[in-house]
Amino acid sequence: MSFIRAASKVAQQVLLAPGCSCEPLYVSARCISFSPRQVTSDASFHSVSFSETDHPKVLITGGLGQLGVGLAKLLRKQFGNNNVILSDIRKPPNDVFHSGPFIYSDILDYKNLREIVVNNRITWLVHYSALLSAVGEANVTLARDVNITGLHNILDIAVEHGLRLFVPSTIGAFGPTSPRNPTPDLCIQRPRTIYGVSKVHAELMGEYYHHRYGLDFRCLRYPGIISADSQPGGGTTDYAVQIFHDAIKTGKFVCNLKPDTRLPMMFIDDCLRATLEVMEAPAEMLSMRTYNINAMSFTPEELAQEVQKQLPDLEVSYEIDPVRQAIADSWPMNFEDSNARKDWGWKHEYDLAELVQMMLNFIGSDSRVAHVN
Ligand SMILES: NC(=O)C1=CN([C@@H]2O[C@H](COP(=O)(O)OP(=O)(O)OC[C@H]3O[C@@H](n4cnc5c(N)ncnc54)[C@H](O)[C@@H]3O)[C@@H](O)[C@H]2O)C=CC1
Ligand SMILES: CC(=O)[C@H](N)C(=O)O
Repeated sequence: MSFIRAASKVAQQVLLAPGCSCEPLYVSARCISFSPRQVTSDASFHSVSFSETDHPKVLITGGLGQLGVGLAKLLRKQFGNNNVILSDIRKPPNDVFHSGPFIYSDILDYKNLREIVVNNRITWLVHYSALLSAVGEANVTLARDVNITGLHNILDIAVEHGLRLFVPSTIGAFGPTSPRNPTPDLCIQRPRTIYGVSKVHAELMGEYYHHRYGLDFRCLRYPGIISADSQPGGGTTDYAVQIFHDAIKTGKFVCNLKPDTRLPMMFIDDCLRATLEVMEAPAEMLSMRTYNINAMSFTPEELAQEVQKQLPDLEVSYEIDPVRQAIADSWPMNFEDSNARKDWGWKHEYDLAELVQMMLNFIGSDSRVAHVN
């Protein structure tokens, strides 16, 4: 009998044994050493184990989007420059390329992923590659490939090599039949976008691999993220970034959502800190593997009024994009994140007024520098 078949038999016996239905249904990949992809080598035997005091070696996929570069900066400060590798399928700008390790990685190429993980002795994987909500609706097939097939590669690699895996989910993992004000961690999830469907799939697959193979899967459902020095990649919440750039550059902003569309939002520094905190949290503090996190909720009208306190001449008009509006109308209005606060001490720092101040300071000083040059 082959090793894998023997191992599967052991697993079946463990799973089917009477009295074994107690939570969690945990079958360690290291103990039984078969992987979902059933690679010819027993790869999980060879995974490098690090002592608690060692820094993790981190790979970030899809790292050139809105969030990856900022996360790399934060993690490099914590773990050292060479311990955090950014990867993407796009060419990095000069400053990113020269700021630390960058590598080409297409998450649809399983062998390439495995080579990177092995050659660089990766221990933590932050999986940021995705097509976001609006872009996903414009290209469902590609979104399905990247967000679902790509995720399968990531999960299998993570199990095979004993990695700690972070996959972000989103407010978009909820739908019109979810309670929307507020939306708790556990409730009905029937999203109406390929993005949302793929993220529910990611949550469930990650949790399943955790229980089935012992994968150290960690997931936060992010609200819309607002950043000053990186551009959003085609989502429904993008308006809340664009308003700052347009307010400073032209003094006029055309919003593609209705003025009273309320959505949960967060400043990027809070989002990245939450990601580091949940990755560092001792496993025993995590009563769940997928958590909502929140900071604030506002409408375009409320955001515009807050910006107008600093830039009173800003003119805001509305030209509704029906695709984005329909998506926003199906998403949470307020996000309930008490489990994250209770379990691992999540606490946001930025509210609406502070967010607006930070954004205007950063983009304003940036555009003044551009004018001088
Ligand atoms: N930015 C936000 O407001 C929120 C983001 N998230 C999640 O956080 C993660 C990161 O988000 P963003 O940085 O905003 O996304 P983004 O759209 O700005 O960047 C995604 C990156 O994935 C890369 N990518 C696409 N196909 C790929 C492939 N085949 N292989 C490798 N990389 C590929 C793209 O080149 C891009 O750089 C995503 O999973 C997203 O769903 C969740 C909620 C809110
Ligand atoms: C909230 C998200 O997941 C993203 N910003 C989007 O709008 O698609």
